[in-house]
Amino acid sequence: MTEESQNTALSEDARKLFRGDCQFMLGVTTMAALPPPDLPEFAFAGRSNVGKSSLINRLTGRKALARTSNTPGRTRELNFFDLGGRLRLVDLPGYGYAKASRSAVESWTGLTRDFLRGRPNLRRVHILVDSRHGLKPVDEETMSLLDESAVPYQLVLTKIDKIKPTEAARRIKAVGEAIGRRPAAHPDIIATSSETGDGIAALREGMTSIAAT
Ligand SMILES: Nc1nc2c(ncn2[C@@H]2O[C@H](COP(=O)(O)OP(=O)(O)OP(=O)(O)O)[C@@H](O)[C@H]2O)c(=O)[nH]1
Ligand SMILES: [Mg+2]
Repeated sequence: MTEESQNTALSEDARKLFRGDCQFMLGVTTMAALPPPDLPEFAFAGRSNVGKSSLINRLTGRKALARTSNTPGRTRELNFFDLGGRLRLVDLPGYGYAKASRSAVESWTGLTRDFLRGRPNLRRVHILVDSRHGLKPVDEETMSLLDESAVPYQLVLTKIDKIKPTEAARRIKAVGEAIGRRPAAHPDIIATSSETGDGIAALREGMTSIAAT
């Protein structure tokens, strides 16, 4: 599946929205600094280096809207991106990054958890998982937090270009089994590549249709 695979009214709307007016709004380090909860928000969570910022860039067709890096722990704030005044994307700091100082890690983790649990306009969290590595215990912890808070989430495999199709199919099956009994998990898993554009149209369409309701 390539990026612009379909031509339905929804895919057209989604493409226009994501490729249209899009700007970095602000980066926050405390709950008090969050923007007013006046637009639907879609967050991108996952371990450090999994490809959160790269996916946001690919979704919006911008090369460097969100800062990406080979060094894990690049994103240290909650970064908000406004799409046409219709919705916001939220790039979260990665979890499971050991090289930062402990207090820094705790404050990012605390802020991220508070945001994930208590943001009323958060419509869906995308939990990104590197398709080469699969689910890790920290991902399971995040899913449990969201299940307990009844915040809907969807699993997104990243860097699918790095593995063979047979391996990808196995990975999708394994993740599907792991989320089977989780109440807040969306049953569909999206396999993506920020390099090739695989899965990008499907992700855009999911957010666009939720934001419209
Ligand atoms: N081949 C390939 N590389 C990718 C893909 N997505 C991201 N990368 C690479 O993975 C590295 C990390 O990407 P980022 O987008 O910065 O990851 P992140 O999850 O935002 O990382 P933190 O902000 O540190 O948590 C970069 O070197 C990217 O170029 C992908 O789909 N395919
Ligand atoms: Mg990042």
